[in-house]
Amino acid sequence: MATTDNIIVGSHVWVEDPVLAWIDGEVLRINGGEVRVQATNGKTVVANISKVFPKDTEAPPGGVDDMTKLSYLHEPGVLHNLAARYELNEIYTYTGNILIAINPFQRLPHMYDTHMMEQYKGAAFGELSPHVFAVADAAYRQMINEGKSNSILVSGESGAGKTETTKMLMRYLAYMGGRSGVEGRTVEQQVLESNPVLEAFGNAKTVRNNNSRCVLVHYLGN
Ligand SMILES: Nc1ncnc2c1ncn2[C@@H]1O[C@H](COP(=O)(O)OP(=O)(O)OP(=O)(O)O)[C@@H](O)[C@H]1O
Repeated sequence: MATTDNIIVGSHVWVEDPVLAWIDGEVLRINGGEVRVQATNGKTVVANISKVFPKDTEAPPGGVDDMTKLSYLHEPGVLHNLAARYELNEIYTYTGNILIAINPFQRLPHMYDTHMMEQYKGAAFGELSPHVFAVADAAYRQMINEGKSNSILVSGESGAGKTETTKMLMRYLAYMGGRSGVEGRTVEQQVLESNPVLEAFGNAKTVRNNNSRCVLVHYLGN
């Protein structure tokens, strides 16, 4: 819902656009429930005030790494922040302790190498840039500290990147769990090779779809 109280003539706002989803602009006039907006792309748009959202003019151009830092947590604010980060190849963003991943549609090997895993090992959650390894590390640490099994839910539309994300979670957990090899293969390799079997049986149903992934972090005692 838009906070209509914040919208006055001269306000910087977001307004819906049939092609770009949201465009930003400045309020020229308010007439009853209708707002006329001069968009920065040159268009003049008239919209119902309930569909016009205030824009945070002080947000950093590169976005924020945790959406709880945004002044307005509405749809255009969230999408704009994710888009600004994606432009800079920052595919991960937190919303509190939830990680949002945007599919990069390109290989980013430097993001997932051993050096990166070492960086996130034991680092306090939120201390480093948002990353899937930070989530895996938090789940792993909690399992060790509380002596209880844990789980990580990976949810999203088809093609969003659930399988890739789950693979990275498993890679990190296998890396943390031990490196002793059997028949020349490391635990990490063996766990990743089991992924197709887990995919066949391990998908989790959520209210969003039937095809979420759940990574279980089992506590097997000391
Ligand atoms: N983190 C990533 N790094 C590089 N490529 C990625 C990443 N995430 C997704 N992709 C690319 O997007 C494609 C689709 O992702 P993925 O198979 O993980 O989607 P999915 O959510 O599991 O889809 P479905 O629900 O249909 O199985 C991958 O094959 C890969 O090319």
